[in-house]
Amino acid sequence: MTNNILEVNNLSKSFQGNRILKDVSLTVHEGDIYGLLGKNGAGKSTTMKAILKLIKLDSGTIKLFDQYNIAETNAYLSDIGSLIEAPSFYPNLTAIENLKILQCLADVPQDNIEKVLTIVDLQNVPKKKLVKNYSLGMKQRLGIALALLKFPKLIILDEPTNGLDPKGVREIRELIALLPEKYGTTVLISSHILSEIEKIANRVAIINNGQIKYEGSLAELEKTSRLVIKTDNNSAAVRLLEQHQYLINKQNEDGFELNNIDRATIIQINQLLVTHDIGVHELHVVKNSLEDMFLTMTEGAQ
Ligand SMILES: Nc1ncnc2c1ncn2[C@@H]1O[C@H](COP(=O)(O)OP(=O)(O)OP(=O)(O)O)[C@@H](O)[C@H]1O
Repeated sequence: MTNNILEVNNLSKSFQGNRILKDVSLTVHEGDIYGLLGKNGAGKSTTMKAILKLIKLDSGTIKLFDQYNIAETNAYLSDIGSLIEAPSFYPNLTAIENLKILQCLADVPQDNIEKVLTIVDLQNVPKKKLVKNYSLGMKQRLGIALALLKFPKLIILDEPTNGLDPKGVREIRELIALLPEKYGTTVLISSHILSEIEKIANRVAIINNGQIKYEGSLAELEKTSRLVIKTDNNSAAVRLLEQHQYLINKQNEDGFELNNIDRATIIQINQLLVTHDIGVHELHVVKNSLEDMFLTMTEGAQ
């Protein structure tokens, strides 16, 4: 049986009368690298903050580790590590001093400091170097080290590669990819960049304008296709198909598209158009790429 690490059900949140989250539901399983994908302003950070009780919900429930309803307890927080928006440190202290503060507060073994510095590949940085003199990539890695210090069951990373150069992005990605298998940590990671999530996540949710548009594996998402049709009278063709209850997904001057149409239906559509004297000069099926799907689901977002 799959254990649920996180269950978010029908979460809603408004700020100053604006509904920012609209019935958001998602389920993260043990061992997942779960990608929360959406454009800037879609509601990713707000969802993560709600899980960490950094904001109050209007409605909805959040359950952690198959056990805790967050409205009733804070006990689950000690099993979560997080990096939300930018990491926060004491800039005039060293990495070890920063980690030491959290190590004392969280009451975890001192050994963990060296372990997490090694995991994020900061073990060879001069011990006296102050964090304010770290590069952005080093700061992000230190932020992950802080989030990992307790070796939590769940780590929540909000856009952890933001602002990094390609090498830095890759390093962080490779580091995150190891977490479930090597350290038993389930990962919830957000990004607005599909290609970053695509390379590591086994499950994703796509959020747009505060609503979940898709939840599942990327492989499932990729199985979808669309039928592209071009005729000598597209507006008449669309009218005709709509009269016959076909759902037109997209339309422009050149032609129109329908989603996920099987072979038998393609034949029926073709016959219908031809018997109504509409000349079909192009009809083909296009397999959707992940990027197509992501863009379709996030079109019109702020
Ligand atoms: N405390 C707040 N008060 C008012 N509006 C807020 C507050 N926090 C977030 N918002 C608004 O909620 C919306 C969602 O913000 P959120 O930070 O969750 O988006 P996001 O998907 O994480 O995007 P980004 O990557 O840009 O942070 C935005 O329109 C933002 O302006």
